[in-house]
Amino acid sequence: MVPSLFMMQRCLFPGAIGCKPSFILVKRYNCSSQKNARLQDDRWIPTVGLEIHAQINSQSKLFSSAKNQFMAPPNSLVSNFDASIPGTLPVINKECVRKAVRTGLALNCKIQKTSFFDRKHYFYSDMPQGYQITQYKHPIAKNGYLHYPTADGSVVKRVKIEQIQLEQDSGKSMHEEGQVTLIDLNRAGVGLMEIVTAPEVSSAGDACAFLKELYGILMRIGTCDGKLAEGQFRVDANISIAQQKTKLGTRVEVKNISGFKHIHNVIEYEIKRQIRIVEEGGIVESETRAFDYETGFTVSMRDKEIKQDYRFMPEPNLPPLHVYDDSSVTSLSNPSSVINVDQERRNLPKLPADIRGHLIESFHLSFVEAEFLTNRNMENYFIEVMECAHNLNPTVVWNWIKMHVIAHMVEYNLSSIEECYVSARDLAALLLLLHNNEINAETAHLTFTTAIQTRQHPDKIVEENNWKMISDKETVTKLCEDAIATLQCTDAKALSGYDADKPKSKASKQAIKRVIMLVRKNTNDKIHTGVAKDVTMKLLNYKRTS
Ligand SMILES: Nc1ncnc2c1ncn2[C@@H]1O[C@H](COP(=O)(O)OP(=O)(O)OP(=O)(O)O)[C@@H](O)[C@H]1O
Ligand SMILES: [Mg+2]
Ligand SMILES: [Mg+2]
Repeated sequence: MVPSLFMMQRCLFPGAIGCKPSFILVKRYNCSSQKNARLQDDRWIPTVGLEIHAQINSQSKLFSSAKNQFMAPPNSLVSNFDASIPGTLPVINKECVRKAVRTGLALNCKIQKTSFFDRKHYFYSDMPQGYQITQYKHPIAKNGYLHYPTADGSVVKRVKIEQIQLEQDSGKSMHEEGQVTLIDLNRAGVGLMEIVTAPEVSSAGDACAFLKELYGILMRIGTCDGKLAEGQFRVDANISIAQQKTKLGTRVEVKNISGFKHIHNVIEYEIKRQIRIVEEGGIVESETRAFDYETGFTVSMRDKEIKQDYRFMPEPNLPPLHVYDDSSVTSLSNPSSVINVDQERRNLPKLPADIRGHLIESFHLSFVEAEFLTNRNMENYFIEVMECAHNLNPTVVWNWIKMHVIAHMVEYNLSSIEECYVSARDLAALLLLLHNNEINAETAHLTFTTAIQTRQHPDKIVEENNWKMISDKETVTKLCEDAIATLQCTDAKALSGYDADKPKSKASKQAIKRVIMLVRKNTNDKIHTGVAKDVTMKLLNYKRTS
């Protein structure tokens, strides 16, 4: 049985000997200093390679039936295997394999028909086995690539994906003040995909653009929930600088960064730190560093002298992992019990790049607009609005989604557009009323909030509240003509300042305002002021020039 919370003296596990809080400050280079501004950054070519640990959103862990769930009471989701109780054996979770295959296919990888598991030894108190089961030399997916747009969408770049390996997550250690470390093994053994890129990215901005595209893909294909605060998408950034493109510099690895902004800051910081070292005559040492979220610096984690030896060895308790394809699956007695890569390929949804492309091409949205909808899974809602009301301006629809629909979802704590209280069909009806000048922007907003509260159709809301405005050109013209005639009789000065050559002058605006005010009064405020303004201007122009 696993105690509810392990409490141990730090010397109990070999790896925990002297178990220093992980950050040891060696030497800090303050990159925000004035001196830094004089560094000749353009003489150095930075290179970044990324290792992404994406937690697989499976129901249970990679090799045990313990539940995969965040925020459960400490050590309440720990099987005997997760706690490394002797005699327990790993059993591969098919769902994790399927999700790794899906990820590999979405990243254009070659899926390996047979892959193997290895033991990677290192000692830390939140990893009770003393090793991690991972895929070292023969991972499940290899040699892929990802095209990603730069932040403004102006350029599409490509990064090679070296491999995707299945591996176990570790537990969590909480270093309390004093002599104890608290261990929670709920996360121990949860399935991870480690996605490793080639060292091909050349800036912090591109690294983040790549990571955002990757993140969007994982969300879309449903293999990772991507909750950053829960550590479901963690990045190790490898950074080096060199003077020639063809020659890589010494790699420094910054471990375990969460959050795109932090990743950006780490890479920028590290590039500057390395440039400073070499420009001051030093050499960059190959080392593992950590990001200090409080100071914004990276700090050395391990002794540089000792190169970590993981003593990899094949995992003896797991057989080779086989996946199949259409041709090989037919020879099996129970084909539904295995993963068929071709089937997974057919089941892949449209990926973000295709969706953005469709929105840009079919509706002439900008990259930023298309990206906004795609990242929020809102493209179908947008497309349905446009299909219900073809003559709407796509950018107006986009703006309404961005301003009003999103605000409503935030207010009601809705996590997906499917839960939105105003359907795409209803939003289209509402925007048509606005487009046809039957209501103005203010009434449209009021109708939208009423639709949320009452779940009624916008047409009905407008009808029942008598909110329709007079916008029919002929009627508006008649009303404006009457108002102009009245003003000319009762207050001759009211319109005398109007200048057809300067319709935007203060005096012209004042004259238009007087007409509109009178029409509003005569119609009990039912006039569409936008239409009335246009008509009044035309009438006054005509009167002055005729
Ligand atoms: N000179 C370099 N500059 C920048 N990045 C590099 C350089 N050399 C290698 N890399 C990157 O370092 C990463 C190496 O990851 P990999 O998982 O293969 O090994 P590792 O970091 O030794 O293993 P671990 O998983 O234990 O951290 C890759 O993303 C690769 O692109
Ligand atoms: Mg790695
Ligand atoms: Mg690494």
